[in-house]
Amino acid sequence: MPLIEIENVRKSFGAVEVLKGIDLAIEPGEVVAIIGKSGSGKTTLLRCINGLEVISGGSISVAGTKLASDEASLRALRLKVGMIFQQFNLFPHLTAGRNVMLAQKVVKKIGDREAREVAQAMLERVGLGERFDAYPDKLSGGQQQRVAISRALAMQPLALLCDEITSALDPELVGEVLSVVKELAAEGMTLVMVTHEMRFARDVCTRVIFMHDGRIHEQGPPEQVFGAPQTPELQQFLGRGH
Ligand SMILES: Nc1ncnc2c1ncn2[C@@H]1O[C@H](COP(=O)(O)OP(=O)(O)OP(=O)(O)O)[C@@H](O)[C@H]1O
Repeated sequence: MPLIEIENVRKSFGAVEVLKGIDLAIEPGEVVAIIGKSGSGKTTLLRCINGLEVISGGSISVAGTKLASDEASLRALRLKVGMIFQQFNLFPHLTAGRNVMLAQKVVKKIGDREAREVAQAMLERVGLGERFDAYPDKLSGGQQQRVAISRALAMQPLALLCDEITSALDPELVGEVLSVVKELAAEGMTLVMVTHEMRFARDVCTRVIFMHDGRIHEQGPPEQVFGAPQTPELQQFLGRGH
């Protein structure tokens, strides 16, 4: 059974249809890159999977449960699917460790001691075990994004959605974040990433999805998508259409 099953999903903002019928099944352990031009609907698709946007049509199921829009279902969904954003969204007045503890305490309602143990373990997993007590402004952008990743992991999600998670970073800090993601992929985490890092998509992802004008225009294993793009739109996107 697919972990994430998307059937004929449509999403409109007012009169503008941004997703025009998306069908996509993602199996456990897949590492999926979503690529495409600005405005093609990549972020909107991720936000729909996480219930941050209410879909206008079609259906989305995660681990066999159909996504509904009531608060209880959304809470259950967000326990299963973590999301990491371009901006790290850490609370500046909380230490790295406290940032990782907070969601566990609020959403999972677990006690301080257990949350602290999990937070420590998750920070270690992203190479920041020594920085539990550091405040975000004492951490580099790459470190802050790694804290955000460990915060998502602390919820023990079945899948992680990543929305351009290296786009706000200085170039020299991109590698440390991508190597954490690469390790997660190697450990079998299901990942769906909107990314402009084509080399990463080629080297790490198991499937690449090219979105164009609100539709999945072309998809396949990276060697096919990058090595033998079929449609003029993808060829042009990859810089071969001229
Ligand atoms: N909340 C919103 N209200 C109205 N329009 C929106 C909203 N969110 C997104 N859109 C529009 O939907 C379209 C698709 O946006 P989306 O962010 O999904 O594209 P994208 O492929 O992720 O682009 P980018 O690479 O620039 O992030 C755009 O035209 C955008 O302006």
